[in-house]
Amino acid sequence: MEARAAANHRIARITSHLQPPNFKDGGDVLVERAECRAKGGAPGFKVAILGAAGGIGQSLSLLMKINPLVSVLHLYDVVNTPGVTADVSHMDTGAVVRGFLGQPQLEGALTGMDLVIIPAGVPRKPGMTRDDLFKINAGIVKTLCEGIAKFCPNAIVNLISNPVNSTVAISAEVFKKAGTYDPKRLLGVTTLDVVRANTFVAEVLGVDPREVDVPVVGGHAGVTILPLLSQVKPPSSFTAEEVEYLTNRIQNGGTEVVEAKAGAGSATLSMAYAAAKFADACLRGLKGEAGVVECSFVQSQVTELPFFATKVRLGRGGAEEVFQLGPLNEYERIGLEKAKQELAESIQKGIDFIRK
Ligand SMILES: NC(=O)C1=CN([C@@H]2O[C@H](COP(=O)(O)OP(=O)(O)OC[C@H]3O[C@@H](n4cnc5c(N)ncnc54)[C@H](O)[C@@H]3O)[C@@H](O)[C@H]2O)C=CC1
Ligand SMILES: O=C([O-])CC(=O)C(=O)O
Repeated sequence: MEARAAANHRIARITSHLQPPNFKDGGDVLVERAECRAKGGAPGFKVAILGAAGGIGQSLSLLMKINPLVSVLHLYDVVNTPGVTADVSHMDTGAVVRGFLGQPQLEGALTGMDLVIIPAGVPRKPGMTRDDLFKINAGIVKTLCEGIAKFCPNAIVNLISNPVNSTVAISAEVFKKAGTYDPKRLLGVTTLDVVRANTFVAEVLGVDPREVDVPVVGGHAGVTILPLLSQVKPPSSFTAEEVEYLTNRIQNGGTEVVEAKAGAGSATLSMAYAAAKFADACLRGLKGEAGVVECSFVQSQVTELPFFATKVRLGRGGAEEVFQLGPLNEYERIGLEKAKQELAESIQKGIDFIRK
């Protein structure tokens, strides 16, 4: 009772100054309460979103705020986090939300986090490839990962910023340099490719997309996105025309959205959904749930490349098991060779950015 009175006193003091509570020590009171709740009830994880005020970041903040596995949600960006934080923090769900603005507040945003999700960086406009974003996004990802290495080296990292085929390699190099690299904890987010594949395949089959599971392997750009239609669940067969149509549509799903948005950015809503789905899987793994399997772009020995997306089993340590490709048909074997060629260059570009 006394603790509650003290907490209320502090909140009253802060609100009387009309300060957003999450930017002052009132946030600490709320976080303490969340931690108490977490101790007494369901376990809660601490999650940070870097780039939280962006197109993906805002919707993702909303979706993580309604995830019952999250007890504390840190929203970091270089602009506009006070508004996004005030807005999201009014939702009557369990997670306590705190906002952090700009580089000087990166330490506060990251300290103590279990999971860090990174959608920071510029999106494509029509006519651009994901690789065209490298120039700007490589530096952003480098800076943020240097912060992670310093302030929450044991956190699981979900990397969304494009080009994912290069930014994952950049992050790995930053962590290696800092001596904190654990390949199991660095995961490139390719869930949107799977989400799209499930949707498009379900349309062709005339079934509910929730009943469909399409493994998508390789990477996250053009021909490096390789849907394995021969392994679709439930087992299904496709005509050669259907395979061609589905493969092209899945590989170009991002471009389809970029063109439809006509200069206003790339996929944000479906991406936030995909990122929330993947983050939830990571949190369920962290909690110790068995059999959590998702596709992700991770350090891998499945091919000769250092990173590759396949199904991985998520556990307390992150990507605890990286699954093999399984049997491929001729069409997929040809696709795999093309994917590997482009991937090799993108990965090397990321490595060189840090080493050179
Ligand atoms: N992995 C995937 O499947 C997908 C990846 N993306 C990528 O996600 C990224 C973000 O996309 P959107 O949210 O649409 O872009 P956006 O421009 O709407 O938002 C990006 C946010 O990042 C912030 N930001 C910039 N520099 C930062 C820094 N140093 N620290 C923290 N935040 C910083 C910006 O202020 C902005 O709020 C892009 O690189 C995009 O290509 C987009 C869709 C799918
Ligand atoms: O296409 C883009 O630039 C954004 C992205 O990665 C996607 O939607 O898959």
